[in-house]
Amino acid sequence: MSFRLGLTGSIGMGKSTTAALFAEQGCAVWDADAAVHKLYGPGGAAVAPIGALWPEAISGGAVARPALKEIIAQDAGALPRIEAIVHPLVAQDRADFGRQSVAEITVFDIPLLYETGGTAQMDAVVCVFVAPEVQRARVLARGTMTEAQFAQILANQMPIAEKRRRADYEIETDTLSHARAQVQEVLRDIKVRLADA
Ligand SMILES: CC(C)(COP(=O)(O)OP(=O)(O)OC[C@H]1O[C@@H](n2cnc3c(N)ncnc32)[C@H](O)[C@@H]1O)[C@@H](O)C(=O)NCCC(=O)NCCS
Ligand SMILES: Nc1ncnc2c1ncn2[C@@H]1O[C@H](COP(=O)(O)OP(=O)(O)OP(=O)(O)O)[C@@H](O)[C@H]1O
Repeated sequence: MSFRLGLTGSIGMGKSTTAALFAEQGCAVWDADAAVHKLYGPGGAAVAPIGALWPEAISGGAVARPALKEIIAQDAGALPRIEAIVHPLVAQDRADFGRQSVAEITVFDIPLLYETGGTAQMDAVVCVFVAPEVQRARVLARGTMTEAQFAQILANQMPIAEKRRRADYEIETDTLSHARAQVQEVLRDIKVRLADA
C-alpha cells in the first residue's frame, strides 16, 4: 500500500504550492480543496443538500462560493452546517483515491486534517508554516477574501503552533527553493523508514 503523508497548515501557508513540489518528486497528490470544488460544481454531490438549506447559494446548477461566503459572514451557524454536508463527502473521495493510488508515497493536502480527525488515516503528517504576517499578506493579495472573512476562517482553524507541535515533519514556505529542499529531505527520511520496515 502507498505510504500516506498528510499535508496540512493554516490558510494560505503554502499547502498547494508544497503539494506541487511533492508531485514534482513523483508523489501522487490528493487535494481536499479540489475535491470540494468538484462537489460544488455542476452535478456535484454537495449541490442538492446545500441548495436545500440555502437556495440563494446555487447558481447555474453549482454552489456559488461568493454567495456561500456571504451566508457564512452573516450567520455564524452556517459554516458548521456546510461542514456537516461537505466533510463526509470529502472523506469518501479521499478514501477512494487512497485505495487506488499505486505511487510509493501519496500526499493528502488537507487544510483541516487535525480539526476533522483525519490523522488516523495517515502514516505521517507534514505541516507547512510561514510567519503570520507573511500568511496574512499572501491571503489578502489573492483578493478572494476580505480581512473579516480571513479572520473568521482563521478562528475556525487550530492554531498553527499546535499543528506544528503535532506534526512529524515541518516545512517552512518562506521561499520556493527552501521549501523544495525540505520536501526532498522529508522524502529521503520516509524512504529510509520504508526501507527499514
Ligand atoms: C468558506 C468557502 C466558501 C471559501 O471559499 P474560497 O473559494 O474563498 O476559499 P477556499 O475554499 O479555497 O478555502 C481557502 C482556505 O480556507 C480554509 N478553510 C476553508 N473552509 C474552512 C473551514 N470550514 N474551516 C476552516 N478553514 C477553512 C482552508 O485553509 C482553505 O484552504 C469554502 O472554503 C467552503 O465552502 N468551505 C466549507 C467546506 C470546507 O470545510 N472545506 C475545507 C476543506 S475540506
Ligand atoms: N515556498 C514558498 N515560497 C514563496 N511563496 C510561496 C511558497 N509557498 C506558497 N507561496 C505563496 O503563498 C501563497 C499561498 O500559497 P498556497 O496557495 O500554496 O497556500 P495554501 O495553504 O494552499 O492556501 P489555502 O489555505 O488558501 O488553500 C501563494 O501566493 C503562493 O505563491
